[in-house]
Amino acid sequence: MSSDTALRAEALGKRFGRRGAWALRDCSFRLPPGRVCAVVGPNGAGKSTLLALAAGLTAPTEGTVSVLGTTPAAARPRVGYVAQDKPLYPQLTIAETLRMGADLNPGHWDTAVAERIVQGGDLDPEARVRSLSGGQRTRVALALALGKRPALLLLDEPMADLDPLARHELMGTLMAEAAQYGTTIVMSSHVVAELEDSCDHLLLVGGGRIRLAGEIDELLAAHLRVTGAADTTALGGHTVVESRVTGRQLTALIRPAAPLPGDWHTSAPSLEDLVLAHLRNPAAPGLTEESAA
Ligand SMILES: Nc1ncnc2c1ncn2[C@@H]1O[C@H](COP(=O)(O)OP(=O)(O)OP(=O)(O)O)[C@@H](O)[C@H]1O
Repeated sequence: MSSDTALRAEALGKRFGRRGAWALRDCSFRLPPGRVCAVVGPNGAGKSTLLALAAGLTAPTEGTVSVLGTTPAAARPRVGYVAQDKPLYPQLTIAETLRMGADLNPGHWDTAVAERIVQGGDLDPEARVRSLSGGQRTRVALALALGKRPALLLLDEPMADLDPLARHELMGTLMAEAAQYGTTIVMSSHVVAELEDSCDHLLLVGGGRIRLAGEIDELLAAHLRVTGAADTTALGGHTVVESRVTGRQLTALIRPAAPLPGDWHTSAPSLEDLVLAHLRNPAAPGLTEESAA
């Protein structure tokens, strides 16, 4: 089934246990296909829960999530998922693991891409998974997920235990896949600076809710870093994400409602700047397609 949406959540919520706290609540967004989407947020924000819901590994408590225009279960053959703990069969060798990938994905298994990823790490195909380091295991998990040639890749902190060279190489492989095959990639990470060059879409999750959602260019264009004379009334009418007064100077990150007077010094925030400002200020109003509508 073709779809103009790779991932859509509507009022999606997940609570573990009948009396447990909400891991994710009231979460609504739409991700167009072909995007490379960063999912960022503090520890315990709900990122892994969101990815597991999209992968169909856990069921929503409320609301819906649709994947490639259908249910997560129906979309599974076209989805590659790498969980945070990279579960693999420890007793299998790397070669056996890849053969299993081929067997489980008849007709759409790309041996070349899977083997290339493994060879990139200089791994012995006869090595058993249990003998691999964390980063080497990540490489095998990515080889399995990419070998499937999925339309949607869900990656939960895929780079966390890779060395800088491996990160660079595998990020390049992911970007090349996205560019060549139009693969949609949804990737959680804590290293925001690393995402700036590779991702074009952002989901910022905080306290189980979506705080920012949209194209990174548009989110950045909606915000301004401003500096001016410290006057608490000066930013009235604008949405202030964070502000700080040093001596007689006020520095703030705002979403301007109108052009600012010329005595303000303004600059465009970086992605890291934007994300950190929202993380430092959990009560600041978010910006999503819904809130903008
Ligand atoms: N299986 C579970 N049972 C009970 N609570 C859970 C379970 N999985 C997650 N949670 C809770 O749900 C909330 C969100 O967790 P989640 O793992 O989605 O966060 P995260 O954003 O991925 O965090 P991190 O950056 O630390 O990986 C947390 O409060 C966590 O304790």
